[in-house]
Amino acid sequence: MSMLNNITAGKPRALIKPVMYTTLANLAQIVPFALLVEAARLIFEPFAQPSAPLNIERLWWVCGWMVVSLLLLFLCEIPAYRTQFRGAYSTAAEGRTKLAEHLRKLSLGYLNKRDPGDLANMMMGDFTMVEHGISHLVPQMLGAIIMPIMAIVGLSFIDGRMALALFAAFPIAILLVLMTSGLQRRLGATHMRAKMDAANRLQEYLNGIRVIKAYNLTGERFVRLEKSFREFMQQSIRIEGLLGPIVLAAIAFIRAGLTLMVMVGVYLLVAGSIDLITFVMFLLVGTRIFDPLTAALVNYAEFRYHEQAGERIVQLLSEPIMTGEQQPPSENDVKLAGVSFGYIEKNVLNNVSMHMPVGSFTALVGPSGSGKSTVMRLIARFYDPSQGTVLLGNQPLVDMDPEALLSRVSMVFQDVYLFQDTIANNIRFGKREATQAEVEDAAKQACCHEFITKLPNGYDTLVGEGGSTLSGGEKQRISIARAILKNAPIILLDEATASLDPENEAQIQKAINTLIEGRTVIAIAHRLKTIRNADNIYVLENGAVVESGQHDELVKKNGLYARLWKLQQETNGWRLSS
Ligand SMILES: Nc1ncnc2c1ncn2[C@@H]1O[C@H](COP(=O)(O)OP(=O)(O)OP(=O)(O)O)[C@@H](O)[C@H]1O
Repeated sequence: MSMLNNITAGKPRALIKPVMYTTLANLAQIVPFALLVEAARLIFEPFAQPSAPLNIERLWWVCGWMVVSLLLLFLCEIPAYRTQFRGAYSTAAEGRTKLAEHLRKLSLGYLNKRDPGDLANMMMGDFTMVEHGISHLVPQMLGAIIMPIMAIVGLSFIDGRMALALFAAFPIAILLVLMTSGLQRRLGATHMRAKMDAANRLQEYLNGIRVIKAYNLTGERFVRLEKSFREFMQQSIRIEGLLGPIVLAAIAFIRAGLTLMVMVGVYLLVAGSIDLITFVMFLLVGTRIFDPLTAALVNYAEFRYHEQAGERIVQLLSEPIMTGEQQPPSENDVKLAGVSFGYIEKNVLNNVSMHMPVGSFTALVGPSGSGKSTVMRLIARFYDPSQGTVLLGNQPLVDMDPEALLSRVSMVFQDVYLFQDTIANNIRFGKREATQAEVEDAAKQACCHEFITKLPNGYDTLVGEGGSTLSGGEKQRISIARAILKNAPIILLDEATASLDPENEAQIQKAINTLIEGRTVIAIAHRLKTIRNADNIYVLENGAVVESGQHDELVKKNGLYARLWKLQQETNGWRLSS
């Protein structure tokens, strides 16, 4: 059962219709075959008993029924074919959507541990294997099993000794395949890993191609890629090289059964224990069932391999998603109460407590790696803290529906991602149903209307993947327009560290000022002059809050903030005088 669950990526019910119709089609296949055997019997009868004339009339009847049965078979095969392919493609399409949704609900902590190439490959490659399993492997195996079983039953009635000889070696063939099942699984898993690794390396190579060129790493990176391709090739050869002989040995045992049957048949014929017609019938059936049996063995090995792809999907679907069903409260103040958190083992935040009241501007300041971005990620509930609580109003985020929470929050981060879509649609990610006028209004407020209208197709201009055709400042302003359109009460802002030209910087600052007006703003500040008017500043060092207060208070305290402030003043001075 678990095999069927795996091969269908957790939806074994998808097999019901294809299996039903395929069984029907396979049973229907037996009718023309039985008629063929009857025709052979009629033709050979005069040879076996010279006194009996050839029964032409009956032969014509058999031929007529053969035509009818072939028509019937065709009519049964059509729904079988349709349900196999419909079942396969709809299961994979629904499965892909389900998995994509599941991925969105998993914690970022889990996703960070997985390679994105691995996940993409699972979405496309593994589901293609599931499709193939439902559309080809299961029906073929079914067909390959039904036909021989019917033949065993039928032939046993005609002559048990001959039937026994024909199938004597068959259990050995099955045993051989089943006994090596563990090896097949291990080889399959190693092959699959090599395939994933090659896909990951390829994705890494393509994603980093600019850096590779810029730093002249072409040789080094290419070696890694080439090595993974070579490993994939070796594993492919290994799996074929080791499994091939096993399957061939099993096929040899089936063939041996056929030879044994012929030998027993000749012996019985000579002894006068069977007549010529029986012998011919066994020969006819014996050679016909050889192909489906061989196909069943080959299919089984393939089935086990494809099953592993489905199993990977089933495992990923069983990964626990971020829980919480409560809707966020009406209050929009954010609190961190004794929060500790670590991405892997080591804590990145230690017992951090903060309060960001409604409508206030709170800045997070601190050296690189002190944990500022981590605080933001916990507020957006990308992760849950290992200790302590993050609260919206007085409600812990862990009890809250993560998607409902995100509808309250707008994020403007440094690394803006734009989708391969029009500029208008990229802004519309803030509010799906926004009209063109609303989109343009948001763009005007975010100081990007002007540059957008100068583009060849204005708002309908397509943006390259990741926003590659726009400048950093332009992308940032588009992301601000998105946030303005979303109109969420809480804004998480990560100030750009990259130095922008003064005009761009002034425009971004203007856009941000529009965005944050009257909202609860939590901002990571790299340039302290931008937060002189902040309502509260939290200074972080090594994952702990070391100071908090307003700019003037903190400067007077002469602590870390004062040192950072002094340092930035000096750097600015140096810049001016240079
Ligand atoms: N996804 C991650 N997995 C593992 N460790 C991480 C991850 N993201 C951040 N860290 C680690 O957590 C620590 C805090 O990182 P964080 O990004 O919160 O610092 P930051 O103060 O925002 O730094 P910066 O100003 O340089 O952006 C760092 O030591 C960093 O290496």
